Amino acid sequence: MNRMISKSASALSRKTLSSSFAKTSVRSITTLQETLAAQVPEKQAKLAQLKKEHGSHVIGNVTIDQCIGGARSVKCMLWETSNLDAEEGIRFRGLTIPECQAVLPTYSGKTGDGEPLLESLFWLLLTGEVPTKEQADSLTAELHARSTLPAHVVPLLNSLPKQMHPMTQLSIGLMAAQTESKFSKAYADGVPKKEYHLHALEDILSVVAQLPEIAATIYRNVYFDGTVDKDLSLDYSGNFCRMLGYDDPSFDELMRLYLCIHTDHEGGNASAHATHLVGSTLSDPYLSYSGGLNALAGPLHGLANQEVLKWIQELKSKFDAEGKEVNAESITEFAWETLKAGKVIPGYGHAVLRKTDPRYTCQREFALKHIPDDPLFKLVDTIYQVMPGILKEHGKVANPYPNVDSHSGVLLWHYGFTQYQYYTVLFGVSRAVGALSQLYWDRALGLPLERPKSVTPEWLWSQVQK
Ligand SMILES: CC(=O)SCCNC(=O)CCNC(=O)[C@H](O)C(C)(C)COP(=O)(O)OP(=O)(O)OC[C@H]1O[C@@H](n2cnc3c(N)ncnc32)[C@H](O)[C@@H]1OP(=O)(O)O
Ligand SMILES: O=C([O-])CC(=O)C(=O)O
Repeated sequence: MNRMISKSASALSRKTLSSSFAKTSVRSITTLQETLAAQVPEKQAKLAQLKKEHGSHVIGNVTIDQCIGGARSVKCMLWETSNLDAEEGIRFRGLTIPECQAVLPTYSGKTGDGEPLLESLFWLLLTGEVPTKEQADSLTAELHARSTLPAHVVPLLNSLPKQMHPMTQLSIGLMAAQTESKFSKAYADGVPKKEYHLHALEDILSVVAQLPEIAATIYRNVYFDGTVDKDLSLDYSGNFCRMLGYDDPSFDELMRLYLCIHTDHEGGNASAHATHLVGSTLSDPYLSYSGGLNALAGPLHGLANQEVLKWIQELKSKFDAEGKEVNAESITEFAWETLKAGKVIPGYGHAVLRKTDPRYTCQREFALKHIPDDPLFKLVDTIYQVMPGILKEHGKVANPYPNVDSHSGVLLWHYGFTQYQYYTVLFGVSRAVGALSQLYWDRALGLPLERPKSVTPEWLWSQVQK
């Protein structure tokens, strides 16, 4: 990996970035800002060349099915940070999840020993380069330095009704922090377009830095006494766990895995796409990612992780009440009841994937390593044994296999994190890292306002009657 940067790029980043960390740190490593500044000119030139020389090259056709059916497989969005293969699953900057686990810096500092640091994946997504442990640690320090919330945010969160869904609260909390946006101020001050990405990066780092305290405040307010205790001697995930009220090294590791695997899933998923769309209007990263959070809060997307736990609890209480054992047979019975009622089996199916989600598989491996005898894990495993067969028999579902949401709640539950209405908030903290890494490149590459063409039903009919 190329960790070298040009002198002029380094000088540019030193001159333009206002980050307190970038100004004060001991300059023995190449910082995130310097790494990015070195990459931008070449990437801009490459994209301009692609447009100039091959702009009219056709990369696909669109059918009426795709036009009506949510644009499945329509290739119409540029995405730097990750790519999804229907069979293999996600690659973050070309690396599969096991490859990330093998090469990214961990908390212990010994690569491969434990789960990757979220900061190391953030660095990878932004730059396409595997950071050193020192670089990952420098990002930890930078995020901690930016984590202080504007004074009005916590009082606002404290004033929200406890019964308001935690995702609604998260979106409100992030929107409220937007008062500090450097991007919107720079735009209002009239900075030139070629500098947008520098100000976007300021906001992106601050949004990622501030989300854990917003999220933890919501958790502690809704379910406990509202107290949030930080530990800035830890990494991003460890500190987040302390703020949530958990102090268990095994839970810290789970959170590192959780936060890494939920970051990015190429561009077309609803939360990433919403962030990209809102950002294309030059709304700042706070507003853009609030849009992403609102998309994540839907039950066909991120909210499915709470729905999975709800489904399992309903299944258990039904069979406990009937004095029946929860086993493959009773799970099958309950699954058919769900399907016959016209409802979806949460945690199964996917718009792109056609095999078991590797994010499901790595969580299963975590469970086998850390909590093999957990009864709920065993139940989820039994569901995994029977559900693909049921969904194949049902006949409608394009992908009968589990997705990421099918496994995440069970792991949290094991550690006493049973408030499943909150689960999507954890997803929301993680997804910021992927969606906003891409937003940096959207602005660095000068991508335009997103505005596809819609058509009327009459126009579609006119096409087939020609
Ligand atoms: C992080 C994430 O967002 S991962 C996804 C999380 N969401 C869930 O787990 C919710 C359950 N799953 C689903 O609803 C779907 O599989 C989705 C939304 C994820 C993908 O939707 P699509 O791409 O439209 O799926 P697909 O092409 O297989 O849909 C065909 C039919 O099967 C149905 N179907 C798909 N998955 C399921 C499921 N898990 N249970 C029951 N029916 C399903 C669809 O509702 C659709 O029915 P319709 O023709 O009556 O409208
Ligand atoms: O890719 C999708 O459409 C949904 C998904 O799994 C994600 O966003 O993580």
